[in-house]
Amino acid sequence: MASHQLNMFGAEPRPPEGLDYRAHFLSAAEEQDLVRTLRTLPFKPFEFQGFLGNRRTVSFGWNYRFDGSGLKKAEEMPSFLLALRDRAAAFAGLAPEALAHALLIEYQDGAGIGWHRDRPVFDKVVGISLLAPARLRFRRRREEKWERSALIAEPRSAYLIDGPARNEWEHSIPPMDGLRYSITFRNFRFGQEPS
Ligand SMILES: O=C(O)CCC(=O)C(=O)O
Ligand SMILES: [Fe+2]
Repeated sequence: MASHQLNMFGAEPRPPEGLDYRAHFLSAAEEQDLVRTLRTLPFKPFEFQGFLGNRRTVSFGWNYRFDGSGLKKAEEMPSFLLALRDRAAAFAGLAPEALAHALLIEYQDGAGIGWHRDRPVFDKVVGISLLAPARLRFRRRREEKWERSALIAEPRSAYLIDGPARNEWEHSIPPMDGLRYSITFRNFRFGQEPS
């Protein structure tokens, strides 16, 4: 692929400002250990205003509910996520405790996520990918047209969505080819920390 189409992020044609990417964020052994633990978690079908999203989730720290009730305290961050959170925080330039919310998602073969921006109470998003690769698509409105970009979130990689990538661009994942898990950590926007 020509260099102007695929840059060092694996994004084309040009990554949104504020998007960062690290391949090999996890070792293969760490991925296996995490997957083994993830398989034991009580994933629940994701429900958005009565619409079942064809993916399953578990939250820790805080849980954002799309039934209108918003943020609710969730189970504490489990110990198996703490070392990972430390590294996610270093990647995002945050203190580990700032990443108070973890959302774990299981995408079965054929599951995806529609176009959205993450809830505005949250600030930065660090996403860690396990098993099947995902195409993380980005778009933003530019006058009459959509400006588009995409990133292949390889297994064991991490991405950071911050700045314009977070606030101006929407993202989505088309139906997956194979099972994937993602572990996303978020901090709260300044002044939006729940008490
Ligand atoms: O699975 C992912 O990497 C993305 C998840 C996502 O965009 C979200 O939960 O808001
Ligand atoms: Fe998102």
